[in-house]
Amino acid sequence: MGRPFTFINSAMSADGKISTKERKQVRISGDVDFDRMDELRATSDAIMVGIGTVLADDPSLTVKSKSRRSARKDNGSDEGPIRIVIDSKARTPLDADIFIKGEGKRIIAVSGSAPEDRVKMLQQKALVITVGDEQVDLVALLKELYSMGVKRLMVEGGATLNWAMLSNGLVDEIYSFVGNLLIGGTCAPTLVDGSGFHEDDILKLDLMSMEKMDEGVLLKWAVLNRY
Ligand SMILES: NC(=O)C1=CN([C@@H]2O[C@H](COP(=O)(O)OP(=O)(O)OC[C@H]3O[C@@H](n4cnc5c(N)ncnc54)[C@H](O)[C@@H]3O)[C@@H](O)[C@H]2O)C=CC1
Ligand SMILES: Nc1nc(O)c(N)c(N[C@@H]2O[C@H](COP(=O)(O)O)[C@@H](O)[C@H]2O)n1
Repeated sequence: MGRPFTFINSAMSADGKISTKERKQVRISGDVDFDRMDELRATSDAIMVGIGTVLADDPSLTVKSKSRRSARKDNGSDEGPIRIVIDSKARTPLDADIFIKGEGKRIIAVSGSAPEDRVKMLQQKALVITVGDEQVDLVALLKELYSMGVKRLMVEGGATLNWAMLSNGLVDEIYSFVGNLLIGGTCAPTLVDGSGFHEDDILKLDLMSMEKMDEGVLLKWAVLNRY
């Protein structure tokens, strides 16, 4: 069984940070990049984020452009892609913006370690998929998503989910906007955190394109050693 074509889209500072040490969201890119991100959302079957991002940023993950939402509907799809949260312990707040804003399907992926009462609450708001014992099993989840019709998956972070997806060989491409600011801080999240690769396992990338955009640059990379 296959998995979706999967890409990470992210914005980082010139020193590789995706938010501050307090995990406060920073406007790293500008309007052109946000519009590009909106187009990526509109042309994806699903968008995935980690629970850390939901708790820190409370993103809605909606398609902002009305004409893009209409175009999706004209093609027989929901106005926005499926919104997926990777949430081992079922901590997604019931009043999170992904539930309140926009239309369309929501999936909360939890593990067997999620408290039953929280799972029941989330089932009122979303399809809850249980995969993995302690943590969400991303390999199994992507197979399941593929069998549900998700062929193109956009991953919007954060740092820990990016690591987990990359280290499991589940990412095909990375689109990284590099902005004209320095955030600094040993503890500020970077594009890829997690436990890090050993020297022999370091991932190799192929530069597909680079483009000056807003006050920064958009880099598009293909991941070479993926599965
Ligand atoms: N500049 C940008 O483009 C973006 C920045 N961010 C920033 O990233 C930060 C959040 O990143 P993180 O704290 O790293 O959280 P995250 O969003 O990567 O979520 C990680 C959490 O997901 C859960 N999880 C469940 N199963 C997992 C698995 N198999 N592997 C890994 N994690 C699993 C764990 O609870 C883990 O702590 C925030 O500060 C946010 O502002 C987030 C998205 C985009
Ligand atoms: N692409 C991008 N550029 C920036 O400058 C950013 N600060 C972010 N942050 C992420 O964008 C998401 C916003 O989602 P909604 O507008 O609420 O739908 C959120 O996940 C931020 O972490 N991205």
